[in-house]
Amino acid sequence: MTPKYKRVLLKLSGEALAGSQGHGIDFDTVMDICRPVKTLRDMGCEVAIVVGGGNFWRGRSSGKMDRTRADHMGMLATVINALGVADGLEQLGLSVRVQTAIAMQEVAEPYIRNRAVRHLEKGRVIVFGCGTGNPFFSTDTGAALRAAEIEADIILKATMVDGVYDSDPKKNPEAKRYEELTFMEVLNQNLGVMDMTAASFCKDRGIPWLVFSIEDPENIVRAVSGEAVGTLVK
Ligand SMILES: Nc1ncnc2c1ncn2[C@@H]1O[C@H](COP(=O)(O)OP(=O)(O)OP(=O)(O)O)[C@@H](O)[C@H]1O
Ligand SMILES: O=c1ccn([C@@H]2O[C@H](COP(=O)(O)O)[C@@H](O)[C@H]2O)c(=O)[nH]1
Repeated sequence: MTPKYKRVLLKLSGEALAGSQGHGIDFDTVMDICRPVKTLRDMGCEVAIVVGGGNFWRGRSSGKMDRTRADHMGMLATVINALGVADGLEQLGLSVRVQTAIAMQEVAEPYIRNRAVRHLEKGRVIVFGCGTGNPFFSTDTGAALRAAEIEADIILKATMVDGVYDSDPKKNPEAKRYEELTFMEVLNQNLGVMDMTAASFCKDRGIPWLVFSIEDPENIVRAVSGEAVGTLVK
């Protein structure tokens, strides 16, 4: 099968890694998500992954804590997830490198753009941890930034909803799903499925997003094969 995209940035929801337990990492679920990633590699696709941290910690939900410190905790949570995903991919025989935006050399490589591109060219999957490396941002913005730097063709946002709706479908059962929309519409309607910094950045850089549900991990393969899945934002 020929992939529609040569180089993809897969943004994995942290929450998705928790499976039915709702918190932390369920390793069977991690493996379910890693298998389609191997299929992408078998199809000849170059794959970089940014993992969220919502299964452990989100700085914006930290309440009374100092926000910067809370965001540092969130970024560390994304590293736990990145290591878990890397382990799952390696168990499937893939060559994998973890790169973090905050240096922790004993654990992972530091993020070096040219090195990341080289890994991709050599067929290695890269898992990026720590998002942008800065507080007050999110892993959506981290995904947008890395996608621009490595010149990914698209960002695949594999998340807990099956696309972009005109309001949050978890709060409004009447919400209607879009098949396609523009970043301008996401921004004007303040649609919370991705953060506004990421939407604005990708609008300027011309990097499309495909937002789809990770509940069925095979959607990752469908997305790269060009099948109709989720919502395309461009
Ligand atoms: N208009 C909308 N359309 C679709 N989903 C929306 C909308 N507004 C808000 N959401 C919410 O956005 C969520 C997805 O983004 P969210 O940032 O919460 O998770 P994530 O980026 O996938 O990763 P993590 O779980 O690591 O935080 C959905 O679960 C959904 O409830
Ligand atoms: O660039 C970044 C990326 C993330 N954070 C912190 O990590 C958590 C988890 O990321 P999610 O995107 O919410 O899954 C986030 O809530 C922030 O607290 C960050 O500070 N900077």
